[in-house]
Amino acid sequence: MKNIEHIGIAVKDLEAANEVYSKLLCTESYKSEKVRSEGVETSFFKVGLNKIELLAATSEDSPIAKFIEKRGEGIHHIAFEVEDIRAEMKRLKEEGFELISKRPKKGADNKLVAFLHPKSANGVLVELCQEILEDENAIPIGDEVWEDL
Ligand SMILES: CC[C@@H](C(=O)O)C(=O)SCCNC(=O)CCNC(=O)[C@H](O)C(C)(C)COP(=O)(O)OP(=O)(O)OC[C@H]1O[C@@H](n2cnc3c(N)ncnc32)[C@H](O)[C@@H]1OP(=O)(O)O
Ligand SMILES: [Co+2]
Repeated sequence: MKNIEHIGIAVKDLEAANEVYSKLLCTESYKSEKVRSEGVETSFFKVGLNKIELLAATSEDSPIAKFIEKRGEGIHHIAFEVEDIRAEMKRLKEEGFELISKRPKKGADNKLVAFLHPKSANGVLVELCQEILEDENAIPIGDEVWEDL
């Protein structure tokens, strides 16, 4: 684990939350991105070396919609940056953590992501994320390169 990459906050209304966090952090959101596979729209703020990721649901079956329905708005997950996501998933599985997916998937902000179930980590949803390298020697991210763990 290298550092905390971002903290994810579930919000009902992204535009309204953007205003709140702009005032709170005294900076504007630097990026907004929809991630269709997760049913979310995100908005990112920089805070020193860290980031805040606001997440609003874009569909009724989005994990964010379910979370807000059950628990209301609030901190949804903590994301840790890792050097090698696949190696870290393997290590954590061997340590007894429950991985939500067998393979990393494409997240927001040019990252490969994977999640640990909150019941494995004292009620906290943990995201692992690895920067997607752009050089031509980088590992491709097509499904075919990921063996099931
Ligand atoms: C934008 C992409 C990416 C990035 O690049 O940063 C993201 O951050 S995407 C963020 C959204 N995506 C995800 O959250 C994917 C991972 N989450 C899941 O797969 C599911 O949400 C889940 C964690 C497996 C739970 O799903 P499910 O079992 O279908 O939902 P329930 O609502 O029934 O919850 C069961 C149980 O777990 C509790 N829960 C749910 N979410 C959280 C959470 N974020 N933190 C802590 N606990 C959570 C929920 O309250 C239920 O508890 P009980 O009621 O006590 O059973
Ligand atoms: Co996230």
